[in-house]
Amino acid sequence: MIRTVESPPHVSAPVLAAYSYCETVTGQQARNFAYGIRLLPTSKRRAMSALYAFSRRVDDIGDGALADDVKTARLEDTRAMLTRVREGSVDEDDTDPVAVALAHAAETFPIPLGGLDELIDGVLMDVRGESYETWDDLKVYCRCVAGAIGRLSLGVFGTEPGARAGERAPEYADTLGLALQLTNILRDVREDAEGGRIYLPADDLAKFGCSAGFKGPKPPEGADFAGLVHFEVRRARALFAEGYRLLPMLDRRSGACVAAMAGIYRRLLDRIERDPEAVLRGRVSLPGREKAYVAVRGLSGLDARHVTRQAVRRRA
Ligand SMILES: CC(C)=CCC/C(C)=C/CC/C(C)=C/COP(=O)(O)OP(=O)(O)O
Repeated sequence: MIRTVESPPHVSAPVLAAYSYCETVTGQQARNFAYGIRLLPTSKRRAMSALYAFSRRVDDIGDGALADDVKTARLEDTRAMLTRVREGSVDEDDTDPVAVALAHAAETFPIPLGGLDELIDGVLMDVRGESYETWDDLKVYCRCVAGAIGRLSLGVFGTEPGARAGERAPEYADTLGLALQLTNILRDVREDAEGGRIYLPADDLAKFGCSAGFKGPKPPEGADFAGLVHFEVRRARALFAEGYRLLPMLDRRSGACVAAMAGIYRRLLDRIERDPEAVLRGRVSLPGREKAYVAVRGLSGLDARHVTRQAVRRRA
C-alpha cells in the first residue's frame, strides 16, 4: 500500500523556533484543547498553537494580579503587536516568538485576525468588571472570548470543497465557541467567585434564588443551585448540538480536532449535571486517560455520529 505522508512546506529556522515556542506553551497550558490540537497535521497544528499562545497571553494578562490600568496598557500593547502582524511588518527575527508564529500562520491560512481584536475586547470587558444581566448580554462577551476563537480556528481548518451550506460554517464555529465558554463558566464558578466575578446572567441567578452569589463549597441558603446549573447545562447542550453541524463540513483531522475539544468539554458538562455542587467544591476535570479516549473517538468520528444521531432524535 502506498501511503502519502504529509510533508509540511519548508519553514525557516527562526519561524520553526517561534512555532516550537508556541507548541510548548500549548502542550504545557492547554490542559484540554491540546488533545484536539495534537490530532492535526503539522502546519495546521503549528498555526493553532500560534493562535493558542496569543490567546493564552491575552487571557493571562486579564486573569493576572496587575492593577487594572496596567492590564489595559498590556492588552493595548498586545493589540499593537497584532496590528504589526496584520500589516505584514513582523519579520522572522522579531524578538516576540508569538508575533513571528502568528505572522507565518496568517500568511499560510486565511485566518480572520479581527477575531483576536475581539478576544482583546472581551478581556477588556473583564478588566472593567462588567457583569451580565441576561443571556443575550453574556453572549456578547462569549462571542468575543470564544466565538471568535471558533471563527479563527475555522480559518486554519478550512471547509471541504462542496460542503453543503458551507457558508454557515463561521456561524456554527462561533456557536461551538459559545458552548465551550458556557461550560467553562459553569466549571469555574467557584474560582471566578473567589476573584469577585460572576459571569452567569443576573436574571438566571434571580430565578433560582442565587442572586447573593457563591461562597465556599455549599450553595447559598434557600437557593436552587442544582436548578440553576441544570438550566445552564441544557442551554450549553443546545449550543453544542447546533455547533456540531460544523463537523461534516471539515476534513477528517480538523473534524477530529473539533470533536475532541468539544467531546472533552461535553463530558465535563455530564459530570457537572450529575453533581452540580461539585463546581462549588473545586474544579471539575477529566482524568488524562479519559481525555485521550475522547480524542481517539474524535479521530474515528464516533462522537460526531453520536451527537448527530441525538440531534436527529431531538428533532423527530
Ligand atoms: C470551532 C472551534 C475549534 C471552536 C473552538 C473554540 C475554542 C477553542 C474556544 C475556547 C474558549 C474557551 C472555553 C477557553 C477556555 O480556556 P481555558 O484555558 O480556561 O481552558 P481549560 O482550563 O479548559 O484548559
